[in-house]
Amino acid sequence: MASSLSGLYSAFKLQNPTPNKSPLARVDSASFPARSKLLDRFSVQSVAKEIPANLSKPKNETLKEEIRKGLEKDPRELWRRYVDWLYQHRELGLYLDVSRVGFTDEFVAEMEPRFQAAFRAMEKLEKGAIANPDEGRMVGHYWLRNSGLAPSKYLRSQIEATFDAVCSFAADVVCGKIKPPSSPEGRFTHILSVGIGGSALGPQFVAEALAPDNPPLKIRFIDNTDPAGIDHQIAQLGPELASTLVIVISKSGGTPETRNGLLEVQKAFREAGLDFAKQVLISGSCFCFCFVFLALQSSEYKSQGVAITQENSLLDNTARIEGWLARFPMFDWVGGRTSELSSVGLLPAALQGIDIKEMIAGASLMDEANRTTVVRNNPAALLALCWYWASDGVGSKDMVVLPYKDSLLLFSRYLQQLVMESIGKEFDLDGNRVNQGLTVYGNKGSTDQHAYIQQLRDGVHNFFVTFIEVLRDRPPGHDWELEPGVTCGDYLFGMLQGTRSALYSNDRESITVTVQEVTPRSVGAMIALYERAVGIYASLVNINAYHQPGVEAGKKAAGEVLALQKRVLQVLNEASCKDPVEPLTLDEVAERCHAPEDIEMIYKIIAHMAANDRALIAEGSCGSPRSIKVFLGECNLDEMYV
Ligand SMILES: O=P(O)(O)OC[C@H]1O[C@](O)(CO)[C@@H](O)[C@@H]1O
Repeated sequence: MASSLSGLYSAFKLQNPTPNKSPLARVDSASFPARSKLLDRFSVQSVAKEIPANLSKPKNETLKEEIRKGLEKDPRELWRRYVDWLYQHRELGLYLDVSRVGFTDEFVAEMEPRFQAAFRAMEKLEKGAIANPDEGRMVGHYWLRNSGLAPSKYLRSQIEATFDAVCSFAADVVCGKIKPPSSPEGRFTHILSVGIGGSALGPQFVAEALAPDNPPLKIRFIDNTDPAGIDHQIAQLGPELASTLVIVISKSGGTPETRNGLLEVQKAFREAGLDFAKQVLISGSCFCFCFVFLALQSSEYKSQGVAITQENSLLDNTARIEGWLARFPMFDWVGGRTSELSSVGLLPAALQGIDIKEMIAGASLMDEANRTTVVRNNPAALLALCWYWASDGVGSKDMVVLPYKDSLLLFSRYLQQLVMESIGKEFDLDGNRVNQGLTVYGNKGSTDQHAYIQQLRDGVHNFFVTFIEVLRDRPPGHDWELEPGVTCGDYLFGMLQGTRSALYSNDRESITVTVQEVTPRSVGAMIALYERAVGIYASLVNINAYHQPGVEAGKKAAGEVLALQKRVLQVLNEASCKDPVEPLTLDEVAERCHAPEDIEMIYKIIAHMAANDRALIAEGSCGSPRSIKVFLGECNLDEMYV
C-alpha cells in the first residue's frame, strides 16, 4: 500500500509541469478589499520598507465562501490545485500539500518581493551576518549540518571536532568502555537529562520519536524546578541511579531551574552514597580543540556528570573544577530553540542508539531544498506563505499541529517554543510596536478527534491546522487486517483524511506534511523545515526571530520575588528574636521590608512558606489576609537571609 501511494505521489509531480495554474487565480482581483483591517491595525508598512503592504487577501468571508463552494462543486478543480501546488522532496520522501490553504495566485505574486527579501536575508545569515542584531550574534544552526558553510575555518573545525567527540563519547559509553564509577564492571543504563526550554524540548521530542524500544541507555528528563517532579524522576530511577549518566544542558549555564535540578540530583547521589563527582584532577585528559573535553584515558572514571554548555559559563566552570566526565560546547551562535542538531540533541540521541548522522543528513538535504528562491519549490517558504495567508501576517489565527502518529506526539510542543519564542515579539526590526506572534498547540490524531476537534469543525474559527501524515503504519511484516481489507493503520489514515475533509468543507484551512516513515532522516528534515520556515516568516513580518527579550522579564521578576522572600525572612527573624516574640501583621512585614507596595507578594510568600513546613507560624486565616500575624518558630541569631 505504502509503495503504491508513494508511486502515486511521484506521479503527481510528473503531472505538474506548469506553474501558476491555481484555480483560485480566476477570482477577480478587483473584488478584493485593498487591505485587511488587521493589517492596518499593526502598521505593516514598516515590515519591509521597499515592499508595498496592500496585499490582496480576500478578507471578505462571502468571497472566500464562494471560492470554497466553487471548489466543492467541482472537485476536479480542487484536485488540480492539489496537484499544482504539491511539493515533493524525492530523496527525503517528504511531501507538502498546501492546497487546502486558500491563497490566491495574486497574493503569491504580491508576496514575491517580500520572499526575495527573506531569501536574501537568509543567504546573508548563512554567510555569518549578525542576524540577531539585539544580541550582536551570528545565527549558525545551519552550519551544524554543513560545516563547509561556516564562515571561518575555526568554526568549521569546532563543529567537526564536537560532532566527532559526541560520536566517540557515545560509542564508548554504549560499549561499556566508559563505566559508571560505582560499578566499574557495569555499564551506564540510563540518562538523566537536566535542562529546560530549548535544552530539553528537542531531546524530548527526538527520544519519543526515534528511541528504539530497548535503547542502550533509557532517558529521563528533569525540565522544571518542581520538587515533586524531580523526586518522581529520581524515584523512578531507584537503584539505577548508580548507572545513570547525568547530562546537564544549559547554553547560558546559569538557568535557575537547571541549576536547581542539578543540585537536587547531586543531593540524591549523596543520599544514595554515590559520588556524583569526586573532585579530582583527572590526569591524562585531553583537549580537543579549545573546549571538547573528555576524561578519555582514565580507566577509573570519576564522575557521572556531563555538561553541555557555553565555554566558561558557570556550569562549564563547575564541571571543569569538579572533574566531570565530559563537557561539550554549545556555541554562542546557536540559539537554544534551534539547538537540537547540536551536541544538545545529538549526544542524548546517540546514547539512545539513534543514528545521528542520518538526522544531520536529513536536515542538510532539507536545508538545501530550502535555499531555492522559487517559492513554490521551497517547502519552508511554502509553509511561511501559508502561515502569512492564514494568520494575516499578524498571528490572527492559531496553528494547530496534528501528527497522526503517536511517536510524533511531542512535535507540537517542540514547535511551540521554536515558533512562539521566535515569532512572538513586541517590536519589529524598525522599532515599531507590532506584538507579533503565531500560537502553536496540538497533540496527536486521532486522539484529539475525541477532545477538541468538535470546536475546530464547528466552533470559533481562529486557527488553521497542520496535519503530519506518516505513510508507513508499521515495520514490514507486522501488519494484519482487523476486518476484511482493513488494518488498524487504515483507520488512522481514514481519521486523518476524514478530519481534513470535514474541516475544509466548513472553510477551515489545513496544510499536510507527509513523510514515508518516522526515521532519523525524516525527523532531521522536519526540524530543518520548521527552523527555516520560522526564519523566513520572521523576515516576512520584519522581526528578529533569534532573541527572546520577553522571557528575561519573567526571569527578572522571579529573581525579585526570591530576593523579597529573603528580606521577609530577615524581618521575621529579627522580630522572632525579640523577647517576647513579636508576631507581625502583613502590613508590618511590608513596612519593615520597605516594600509596602509588595504586600500582596509578601502575603503569597508567607502562605507558600507556611504550606511547606518552613519554621514559620502564621496565625489567622489565609482566606482573610488582614487577620494574619506571623512569626518564626525559632530565632536564628546566626542566620543571614540577605
Ligand atoms: O539553555 P539555557 O541557557 O539554560 O536556556 C534555556 C531556555 O531558556 C530560554 O533562554 C528562555 O526561556 C530559552 O530560549 C532557552 O532555550
